[in-house]
Amino acid sequence: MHAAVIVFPGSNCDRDLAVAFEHAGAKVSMVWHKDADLPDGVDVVGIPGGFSFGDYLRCGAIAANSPITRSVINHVERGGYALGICNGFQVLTETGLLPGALRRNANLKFLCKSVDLRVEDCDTPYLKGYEPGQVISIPIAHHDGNYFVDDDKLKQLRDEGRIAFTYVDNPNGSVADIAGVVSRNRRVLGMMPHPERAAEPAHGGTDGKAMFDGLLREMALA
Ligand SMILES: NC(=O)CC[C@H](N)C(=O)O
Repeated sequence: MHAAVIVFPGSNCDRDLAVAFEHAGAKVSMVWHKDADLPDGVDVVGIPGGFSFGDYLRCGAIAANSPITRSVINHVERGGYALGICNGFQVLTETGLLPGALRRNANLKFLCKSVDLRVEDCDTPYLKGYEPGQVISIPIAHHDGNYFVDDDKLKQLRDEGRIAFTYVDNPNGSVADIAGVVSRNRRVLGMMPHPERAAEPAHGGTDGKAMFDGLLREMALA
């Protein structure tokens, strides 16, 4: 399995994400945002957390127009996998690959702490390492994590079973406590919490590891 991790100016979780993929068994290529093409044979694209382009305009809005983003969209349209974490989730909503938008946290503060997430009953390769209803502890670190979708889109996400994670105790005002959603074909996941920061004992928690292990296993079987 081959993972590509995209690096934007201001990415700061790119290497953490690469290590999480590597520990799950993937070969990883780091790809600078100005490259036009993904390396040949990429199975999954990781869009990491951080503050791409200083979060100017809106978080993820400038990154969504980087040269590499066209290739990421093509990869997804061909049925490829993509995982966007935090700033990566913001980029995915800005490209339109995932619905909704991430707004300023309800309390207007930057939040940096571990939170409990409920794994929803969502059929996606990203969640095969968990049980539906399982509660896991994963760190958040964002100022724009307040997920918004309108009522029609929320109903659609619910009807299609596309809510992957919810907050047990909503920290940021997200609609319906949503912490992560998947695309219609279930192969694109965007989430604000950082599973790559809870993937080995030295991190102080390992609840994120099952996501990478489960994903790589499922991709190998697909
Ligand atoms: N950790 C991150 O990716 C931060 C995301 C984003 N720039 C925010 O603060 O909302």
